[in-house]
Amino acid sequence: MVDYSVDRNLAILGINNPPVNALSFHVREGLFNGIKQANADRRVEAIVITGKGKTYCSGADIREFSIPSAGKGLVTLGHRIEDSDKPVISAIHGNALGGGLEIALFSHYRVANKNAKIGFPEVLIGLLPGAEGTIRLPRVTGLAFAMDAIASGRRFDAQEAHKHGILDTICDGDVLQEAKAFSKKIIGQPLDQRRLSKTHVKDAADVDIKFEEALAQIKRKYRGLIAPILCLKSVRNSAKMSFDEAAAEEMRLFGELLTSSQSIGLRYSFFAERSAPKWKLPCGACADNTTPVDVKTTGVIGAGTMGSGIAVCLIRAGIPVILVEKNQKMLDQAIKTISRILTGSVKLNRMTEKQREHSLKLLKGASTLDELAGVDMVIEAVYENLELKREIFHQLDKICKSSTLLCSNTSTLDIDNIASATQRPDKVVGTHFFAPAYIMRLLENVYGTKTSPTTVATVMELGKRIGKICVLVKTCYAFVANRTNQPFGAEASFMVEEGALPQDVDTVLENFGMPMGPFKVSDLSGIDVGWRIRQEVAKALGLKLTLETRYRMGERITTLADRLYEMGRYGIKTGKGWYRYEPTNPRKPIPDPDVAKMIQKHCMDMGIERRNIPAQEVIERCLFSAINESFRVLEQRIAEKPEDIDVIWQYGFSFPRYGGGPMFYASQVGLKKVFEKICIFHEQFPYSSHWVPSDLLRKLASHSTEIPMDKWTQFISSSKL
Ligand SMILES: CC(C)(COP(=O)(O)OP(=O)(O)OC[C@H]1O[C@@H](n2cnc3c(N)ncnc32)[C@H](O)[C@@H]1OP(=O)(O)O)[C@@H](O)C(=O)NCCC(=O)NCCSC(=O)/C=C/CCCCCCCCCCCCC(=O)O
Repeated sequence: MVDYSVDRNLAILGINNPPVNALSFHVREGLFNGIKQANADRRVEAIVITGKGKTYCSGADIREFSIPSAGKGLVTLGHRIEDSDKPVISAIHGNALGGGLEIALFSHYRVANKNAKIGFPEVLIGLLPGAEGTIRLPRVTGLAFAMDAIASGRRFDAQEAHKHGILDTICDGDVLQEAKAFSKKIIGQPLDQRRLSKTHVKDAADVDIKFEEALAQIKRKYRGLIAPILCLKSVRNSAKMSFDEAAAEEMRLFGELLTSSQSIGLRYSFFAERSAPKWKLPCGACADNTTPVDVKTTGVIGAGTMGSGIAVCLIRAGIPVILVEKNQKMLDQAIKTISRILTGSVKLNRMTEKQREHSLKLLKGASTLDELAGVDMVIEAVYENLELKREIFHQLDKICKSSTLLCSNTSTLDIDNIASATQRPDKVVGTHFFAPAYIMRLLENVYGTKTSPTTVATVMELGKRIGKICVLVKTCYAFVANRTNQPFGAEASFMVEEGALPQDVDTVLENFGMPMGPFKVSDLSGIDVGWRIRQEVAKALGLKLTLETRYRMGERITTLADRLYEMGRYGIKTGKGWYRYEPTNPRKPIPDPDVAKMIQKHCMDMGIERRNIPAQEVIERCLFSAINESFRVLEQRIAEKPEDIDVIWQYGFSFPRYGGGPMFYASQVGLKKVFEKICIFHEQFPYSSHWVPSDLLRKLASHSTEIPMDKWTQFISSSKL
């Protein structure tokens, strides 16, 4: 784990723990012994700590934080490094993150390659740099930089680190060679002034002002998160207490965070996000054994909001797009919109003007599908209508070269049905983008019965290229995202019908951690959009819709949203929806007594007696209904693993990252309790099929001990596989 070698008068300690050289127990032990050995070796005059392979060290091994002795030994190791009689130089390339940066700060000198990335990302997993990072960094950089870097967790480059005194020198080439050259200058120099524990924070005098300023900013930016606040407090301590007192307090705060539910959730999310792209198909094909096709050119069909957004994602990543729209006015408008979106990115420093110009050159408008004959991939993004999509795929099959992949940006429709309109069902796949497509990170890729592994690998790879978090799911009505979200929204509306007001439900869910409650989201996305979808579905089923009903096809429904539509309240776009909006501040939702009156009249007309709905009920009915549906999705193998569902909720519906997602939440509440509550709701609301308890959940809940999440799918009955 740590390779020890001697090169003339230098001991080289090479951390060798791929892929990221995390500071596992064995690495800590190896470094400790290496420092001891080098100090005892009479040939050695200085010690270099370096990383083997692509990186120096990316910090503590996050998985070890779930083991009781988490992190033990890192501070002891650090003190051994700092106390070394022989100078220790950290030679940094790749990343020096978290505990890795702390090892560098325990060292007496730091040299780095110019491409190195430095930072304390602990806050992103709900922790603070607990091996004296919050006490040492301010001694090097001053308080303002340390507060910002530690509380934001941002990674910064070698130039910035050098400017703030973290690095003694930066080089162009091999950092080990640079460290060897550097050692010649420092061997024999006194070490005490290089030991940070012997120094002071230089700008300690105005620590309280800096703390208050940073705190106000943090509270605005990271609402509800504890770790950024404790990071700041610990940096403040570095200026107000002796080194040892501040370090002891840092250790206490670290311990508090380590066991906090937020950090446990964030650590889960770190690994869940990395597990999602590791897709697997029932036939055994998976990310590791399937090679994607190289996509050089693409076509997008439909220049509406989704089509334009998808085109932005592609051209921004350097992939040429032919945007097909038969309505010339719409096409011109879309090209203007795309150009405006890219200008916005330049203003936000997300791209340069030159990159914007280059991206726009990759976009070509066209009015017929014939123009797509030679592209490698087509993404159809017309409105949600099965017959229309089938017709387009039928035509594309005839027009496009035989290798072209045909993707549908559908949010609900069966991929098998769309694929059956072609002679190449193996090359048909769903690519469900979320609106606005150029902002939302989630891409829900959907495979059908005949979609080939190569097609799956290609859309997963393309998603990564355009910066998306990709999750693969199997086709079914509404897939995973909308299918598991539907009961959540339905229960929110039912509770408004039973006694709550939209703002009550939104507030509870926002306090839970959702950035926006479902009624605010509905106003933002447009009440007319949902209305149109309901009309389409009714038409397809041959149903006549009426406002005066509570049931449709044996299922409980509510017509409250349709009533708003009838009142011309389409949401933000009309200044009125579930809330009202002032022209002076058109984004700020204001509770509207007219809506309350409409709800009350609706209830009176329908004979519904309104009651007080407690906050706990709001959370349980919204989340447990989504959880129940998620277990069904898992049981039917629509999603491969619970983490996939959670990633979908985080990136598709902004579920708080520290909450993990509905499946993780269920694991924290306890499956027995969740199941029992679902059974109670099922009895209470027999006409909502989303309360029929999932078999998988029933099975898991019947165990005397909690089954860990990574074992859940083992309980799917073999007949369902
Ligand atoms: C930027 C990255 C490093 C790399 O990104 P990329 O190249 O895209 O690769 P990834 O896909 O992200 O990762 C590749 C695989 O590596 C896994 N991985 C990555 N980082 C880690 C990690 N830190 N730990 C474990 N595993 C990791 C990742 O899951 C992938 O594996 P797989 O494909 O999923 O199988 C990027 O990965 C990244 O950003 N990583 C996270 C970096 C990070 O957050 N670092 C900080 C970690 S926390 C830390 O360092 C804390 C230090 C303080 C500890 C304080 C302890 C004090 C205890 C006091 C109590 C006891 C006192 C006793 C006294 C005494 O004796 O000491």
